[in-house]
Amino acid sequence: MRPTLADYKHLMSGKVRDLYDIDEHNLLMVASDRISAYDHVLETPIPDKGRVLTAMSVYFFSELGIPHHLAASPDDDRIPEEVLGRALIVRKLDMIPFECVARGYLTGSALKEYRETGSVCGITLPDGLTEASKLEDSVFTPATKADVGDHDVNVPFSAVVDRLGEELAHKVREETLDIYLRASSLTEARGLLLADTKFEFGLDAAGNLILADEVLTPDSSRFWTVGDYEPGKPQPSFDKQFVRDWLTSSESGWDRASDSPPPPLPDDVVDATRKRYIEAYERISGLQFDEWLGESA
Ligand SMILES: CCOC(=O)Cn1cc(-c2ncnc(N)c2C#N)cn1
Repeated sequence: MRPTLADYKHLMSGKVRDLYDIDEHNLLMVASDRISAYDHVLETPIPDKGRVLTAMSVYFFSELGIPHHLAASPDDDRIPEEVLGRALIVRKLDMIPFECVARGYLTGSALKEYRETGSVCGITLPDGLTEASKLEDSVFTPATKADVGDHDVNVPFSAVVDRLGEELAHKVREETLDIYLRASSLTEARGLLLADTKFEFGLDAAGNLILADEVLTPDSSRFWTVGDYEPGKPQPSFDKQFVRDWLTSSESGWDRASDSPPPPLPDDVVDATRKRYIEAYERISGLQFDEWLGESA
């Protein structure tokens, strides 16, 4: 008989995920079907989004072959039925207080900083770069974690050194870039560009560096379609473009510049977005989503 979520103490909620306390050594990380766009968590869920993104993390945790925080099988008996397939048991770590971002392409906050300073996180970049420019060498652009609703703040590598010490800071940077390069090669061979991604690490009791959080999901990464890649303009998001386009179309009646919450999504946008998440998982992993745990929404 599986427990229910009510049996576990709720510890914290992010935009789209929730964390519960299982016992002295373990947490339950639950991915919801919530989706955020334009810094708003939308009222309309995307059915199966939580299960797809959980399946993607599990695939990469097993594929990357580096120490990670999964502490049990995705079908462990301690996982409540209601979240089976979109929840993982992870071991408690001493979390490193930085978002460890790797970028192969210039966009988002990095592009903004580049346009203001010619650099990102203290790293001087070549002149003449533009939206979605491919970077000659991928870069480590750490950020301090922001509270829910705020944007992370990019910091120079020296800030990581000051907080973690030289050795651990270099190890975190090396690990971040190594995983990014391996993952981006894998996804590009399957038609998806991994423009950038965010990792979180923690330390176990023995001081080992452990890959934590979710990994290489569309929520922690920007995925673009190889065939559509064209620098010099914003690239369509593989998973969120249908949502973004509808919200900014006249059909939604929403004014992005206002602080009003976005309207509910129409069924066709929800369904098309659900299909994109599943397509991303199946193309990247080579696995069938309908063979993944839990009940389809
Ligand atoms: C609500 C969603 O936010 C998070 O999950 C971020 N977060 C992760 C931890 C964490 N803490 C100890 N051990 C871990 N293995 C982890 C992990 N992953 C804390 N916050």
